[in-house]
Amino acid sequence: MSNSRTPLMVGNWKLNLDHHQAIQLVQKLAWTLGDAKHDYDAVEVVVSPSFTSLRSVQTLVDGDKLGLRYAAQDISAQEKGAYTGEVSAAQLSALGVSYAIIGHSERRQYHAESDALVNAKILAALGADITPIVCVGEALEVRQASEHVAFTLAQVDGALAGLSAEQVAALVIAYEPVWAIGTGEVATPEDAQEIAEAIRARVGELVGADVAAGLRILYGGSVKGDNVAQIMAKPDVDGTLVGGASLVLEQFAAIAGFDRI
Ligand SMILES: O=C(CO)COP(=O)(O)O
Repeated sequence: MSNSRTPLMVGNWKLNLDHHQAIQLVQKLAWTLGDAKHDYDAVEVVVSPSFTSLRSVQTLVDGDKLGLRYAAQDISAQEKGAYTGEVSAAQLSALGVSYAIIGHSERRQYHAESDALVNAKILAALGADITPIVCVGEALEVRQASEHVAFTLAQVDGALAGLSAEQVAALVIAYEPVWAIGTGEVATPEDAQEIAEAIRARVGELVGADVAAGLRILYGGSVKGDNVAQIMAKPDVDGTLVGGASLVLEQFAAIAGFDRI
């Protein structure tokens, strides 16, 4: 990691844990990382619980002055009004949310989220000073057809359409190949690097080399304590977006402390 991009480790808890369990996991994670003398400025650590747990996590993080941050798993593109079930950027901001995961492949797949909607959600998050974690990545058929780079870059183009350099500088991109999510099939570090490098180059074309050089690009898909270091060793990979292993204390603590392994 010969760059100034602070590594970012994000635990996406998906549809798991109620707010009691969320409090427990955050407490234990904070204790474990505290024992390991984790430097949160050196490696940022973020958990992303369900909406129903965010208030509890906020109370804990604020009350105990914890170094970890928390993210929403989604955000509404709408500001307010008759949008039943939606949660707005302003509401999340009021809960001290630092990041929002946007355009996760599960939302694209099960909720038909388009690049245009992802783009609108990014703008909503940025408007409330919430950092978007914009997810892109190809399905297995696309990779098998060797179209993974073009496919993923088209998602980047769609997500970032119309954004200024300043706006792009304020977000994070996560490359999550769909075939590696929850399958135990981790992309090789070379696969992750190939796409991360291509994303950085495309962002450079879109908004300039300076913004591209500072952009944090995460890899997600079956990241565990025992493969994180190899992935993080790649020059264009600046962090990980972790599903299953983020629910297991020892695993996520090891991922957060990848540089101590
Ligand atoms: O989708 C993911 C994180 O957003 C990855 O999930 P897994 O780590 O369970 O493969």
